[in-house]
Amino acid sequence: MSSSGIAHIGAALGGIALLRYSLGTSLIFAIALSLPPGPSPWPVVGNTFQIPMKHAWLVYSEWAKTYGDIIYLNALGQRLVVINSTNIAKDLLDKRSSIYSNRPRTTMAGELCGYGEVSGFRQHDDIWKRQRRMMSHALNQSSLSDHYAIQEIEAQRLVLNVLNNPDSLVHQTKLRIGSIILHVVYGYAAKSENDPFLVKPLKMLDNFVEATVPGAWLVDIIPPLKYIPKWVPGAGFQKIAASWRQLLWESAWEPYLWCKANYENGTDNRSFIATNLAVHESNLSSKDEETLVWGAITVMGGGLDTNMSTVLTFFLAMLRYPEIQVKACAEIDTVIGADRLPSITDRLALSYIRALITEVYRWNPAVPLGIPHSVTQDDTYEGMYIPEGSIIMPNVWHMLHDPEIYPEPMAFKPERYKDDAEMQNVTDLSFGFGRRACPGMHFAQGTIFAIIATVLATCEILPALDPQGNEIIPKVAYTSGAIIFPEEFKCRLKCRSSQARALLTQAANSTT
Ligand code: HEM
Repeated sequence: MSSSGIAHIGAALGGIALLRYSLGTSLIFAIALSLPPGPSPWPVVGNTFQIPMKHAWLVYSEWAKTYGDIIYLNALGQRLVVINSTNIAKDLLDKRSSIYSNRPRTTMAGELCGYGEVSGFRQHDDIWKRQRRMMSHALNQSSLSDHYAIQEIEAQRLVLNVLNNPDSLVHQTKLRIGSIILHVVYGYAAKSENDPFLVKPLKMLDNFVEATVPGAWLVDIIPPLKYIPKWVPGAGFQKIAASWRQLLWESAWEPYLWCKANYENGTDNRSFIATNLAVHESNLSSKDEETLVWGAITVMGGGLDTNMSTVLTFFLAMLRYPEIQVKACAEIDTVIGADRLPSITDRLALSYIRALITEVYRWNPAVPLGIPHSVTQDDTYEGMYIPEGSIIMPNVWHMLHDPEIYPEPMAFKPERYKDDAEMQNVTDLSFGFGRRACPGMHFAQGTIFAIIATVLATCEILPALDPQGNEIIPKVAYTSGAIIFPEEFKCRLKCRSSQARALLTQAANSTT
C-alpha cells in the first residue's frame, strides 16, 4: 500500500494519520500524526455543509478563534486546508513551493469547460513553466516602463469620462483596464466597452466564477458523470460546458489571430504576442502556439477583475474617509503642482499616495482567499499531516487584518505604514505566494497608481446625493466569490480646477 493509502486510512480513523517514511529501500516505519484542527465532520458528507458559500474569508477568520491558524476540512473526500497565518503560508507556499504549486483539478471548470488549459489554472507542469517564462519576459521590471504611456492615457480617459458621467464608473473602469491589458497583450486598441475582444473575455471570466462555485455542479462531486452524453435528460451541464468552452476558445484565439495577421502583414507592435512571434519569426509549432495563446488569455483574465476591484475599493475608501482624500490631494499639489498631470515615474516622490494605495490592497484585498493551490504529495507541518491533493487556501484577508500588526484593522489608515518595507509586506500577501505569485504584480501597480494619482490630481470624489440633497455614504459591503467587488455604490466627481479639466481633456484626446 502506498504511503498516502496508509495516511488516508489514518485520516478516516478520527483525524489521526499514519505516515510511512522509507529510508533507503528497506527500512520502513510509521508515526502517528494528526490532521490540522477543524470543525467536526458529519457522517458520510464530512464538512460539506459547513463550508461557507458566502464571504468565506470572514467565516474562516472567525473560525481561527476556535481552530487556530491552520484549519482542515473534508468535503466528500476533497481535502481543504485553510491557512490563517502569514508565517504558515510562507513556510508552505513559498518555502515548499516545489510541492505546493499545483492548482486544484475541477471536472466542470477544468475539464469540461476547458479552463484547465488556461495557464493560471493549469497544473504545475512544463507548459505552465514555459508560459510563466513568456509572461515574466513581457511583464518584468525592466520592461514596465514600455507600458507607462498606455497606462497613463487610459487612466486619463477613465477620469475624464467618469467626470462627465459619474454613473459610468464601473463601465469605464472595466473598459479602460481592459484596454490597457488588450494593448499590452495583443497590441489592440478597444473601440468601446462593447468591443467583442473585451466583452468575450469578461463574460468568459463570469462563466469561470460560476463554473467554480463549490457544490454547484454534481459532476464535480461525481466525476464519472462527465461521460454522460449531452442528449441524456439531466445532462444540461454538458450543454452549458460546451457553450462556455466555445466562448473560452473564442476569447483566447480571436485576438491572437488578429495580432498574428497584423504581425505577418508587417504591422509591428511590442505586445506580448508580437514579441513572442518575433522570437520565433512567426514559425511556432502548433504546440508552442497553443502555449502562447493560453498564456496570453491568462494575462487578460488575471488582470481585469483584480484591477477593477482595487480601483472600486479606492473610490469606496475615499467616500468614507474624505480627510484622507484631502491629505492625498495636498501631497500631489505640493509635489506635482497644478501645471501637469502625474505620471507613473512620480511614484517614488509620492509617499503618502503609495501608503494610500497599499492601504487599499490591505483594507479589502481583491482576492481575499488567494487563488487556491494544491499540494502534490503528503506533507507534514509542525506535527500535522497534510494529505496529498489537499486544496490550500491562504486567508489573505485574515492575515491583512491581524490587529497585532495592523491595529484597528477595519479602519482605512495610510498613516499606519512607517516605510516601504511595511508596505511591501502588504503587497507580498495581496499578490499571492511562491511560484504561482502574480506575474502581473508590478505592471498592475503601475495601472493602479496611474488611475489613483490622476483622479486625486484632478477631482474631488464626493458622495452622491439623495432627492433631499443629503449625502449617501456607501456601506463597506462586498460581493462573494474568488475576486470580490464593493457592492454597487454611487459617487460624484467634481473637477478641482478648470486647469485640471483642460489638462485632462488634452491628455485624454492624444494618441499613444
Ligand atoms: C491589483 C491587481 C492584482 C491583484 C491583487 C492580483 C492578485 C493575484 C493573486 C492573488 C494571484 C494568485 C497567486 C497565487 O496563486 O498564489 C494572481 C495570479 C495571477 N495574476 Fe494577478 N493580480 C493583479 C493583477 C494582475 C495583472 C494586471 C495581471 C497581468 C497583466 C495578472 C496576472 C496574473 C496571472 C497570469 C496569474 C496566474 C499565475 C499562475 O497561476 O501561475 N494579475 N494574481
